[in-house]
Amino acid sequence: MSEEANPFESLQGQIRAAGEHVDVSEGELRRLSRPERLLSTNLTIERDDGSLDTFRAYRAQFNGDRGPYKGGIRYHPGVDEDEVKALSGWMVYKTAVVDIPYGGGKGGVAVDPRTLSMDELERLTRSFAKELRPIIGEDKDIPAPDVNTGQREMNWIKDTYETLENTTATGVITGKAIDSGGSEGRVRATGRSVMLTAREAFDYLGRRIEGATVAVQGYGNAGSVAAQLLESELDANIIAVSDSSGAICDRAGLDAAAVRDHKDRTGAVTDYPEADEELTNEELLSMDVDLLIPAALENAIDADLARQVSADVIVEAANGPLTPDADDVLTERGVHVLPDILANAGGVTVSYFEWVQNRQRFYWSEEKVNRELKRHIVDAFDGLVSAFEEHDLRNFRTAAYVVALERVLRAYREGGTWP
Ligand SMILES: NC(=O)C1=CN([C@@H]2O[C@H](COP(=O)(O)OP(=O)(O)OC[C@H]3O[C@@H](n4cnc5c(N)ncnc54)[C@H](O)[C@@H]3O)[C@@H](O)[C@H]2O)C=CC1
Ligand SMILES: O=C(O)CCC(=O)C(=O)O
Repeated sequence: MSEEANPFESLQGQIRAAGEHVDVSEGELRRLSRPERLLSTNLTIERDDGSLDTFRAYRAQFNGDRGPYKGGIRYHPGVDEDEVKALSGWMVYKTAVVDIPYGGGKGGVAVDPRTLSMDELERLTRSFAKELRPIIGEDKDIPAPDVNTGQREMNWIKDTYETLENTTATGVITGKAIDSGGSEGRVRATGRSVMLTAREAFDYLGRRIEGATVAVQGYGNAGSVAAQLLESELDANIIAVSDSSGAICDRAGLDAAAVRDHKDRTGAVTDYPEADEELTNEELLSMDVDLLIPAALENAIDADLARQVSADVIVEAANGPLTPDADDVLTERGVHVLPDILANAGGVTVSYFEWVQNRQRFYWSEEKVNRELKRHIVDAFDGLVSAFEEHDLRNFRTAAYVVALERVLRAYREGGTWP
């Protein structure tokens, strides 16, 4: 394995690559390649046995030219400053590529939540919310779920914020439970945009998605919903899936929903009784499939592994799953990569719908949410393809960044000296 790529440097390289095709000054590029603000703090909580424990926590506010900072909160032992900075920057370009009126932010706590009881997790989350309170708000910075966080954590943060502010502020956070101001369709939105991106990409490339073989690395919120929707709505054939416990495979096709039920029951996809064989995650990533969906964490595929990838198309459900070297190898090998900032943008797009509903106190049906989501993703895909063809770009990632960078730059320039 090559040395682990630094995700913040990966982001900066992606912005620079787009900058070569956009009318942007060196100063502007520098400004748009680093966060405006970083909260770096420690959270001390009482464990159930009465002892104290301290955890590192961060919130990066990368850029707010197009609106309030927006992005999830991650609980994972690997969270560090550079990861949060990268994830917050990817949010800027993601919200721009799907054209929703936000900037980008991201937060995280360096913790393995499986080692905490529910009471400890609640104390940790409320402690983080107290640290976040001065810098978040309905029009300032709006957090949301990411890896290992969901409706429960979002509701704790909302409750802490509203208590301290002595007000109601439903739109201070998204990804909430439905009866607390959450939106229909949010839980499945990230997987839905992955499915829609795959459908648009296969159509553009003149390939059939019906019956296409699919492997999914990471079977959490993003990966398992993408698999289920690809199967139920597009008749794709999910033949392998994995999580941190390992991978399972059935070349005749797995039942994506049944595998999810098995994981909910047992905590892992492995030992699924209907699977033909068990594989390693590395073996899954190099399987000969029509579509590969990395849906776990950054740097899942490095240059060495990229040389072994046998998929024709990769749709990135995770943020930053390819190292920059892997991206180069795959581009040279003609593997079509649909970038994270488009493919997983369904989550933040429906978060935007949730926030709009909260502000209007008028709630939409799931059908309307899914219809609007589809429109945003299809329009964004079309915009990406136009940039790809117009600038004769080397891959879809650079096209997505060109579209996004141009939008962010326009907002920045309109806020100061008019061009
Ligand atoms: N939840 C959301 O709305 C959004 C999530 N994302 C991105 O999608 C990715 C996954 O997030 P979620 O599904 O929300 O997290 P999750 O916590 O629901 O699921 C993560 C899954 O990845 C698996 N995993 C972890 N390390 C692995 C490894 N080395 N190999 C294979 N599997 C591994 C875990 O076992 C778990 O099944 C992350 O990159 C996240 O930033 C992006 C946009 C929105
Ligand atoms: O829903 C949101 O606001 C952000 C989701 C997120 O963190 C992401 O897209 O990576």
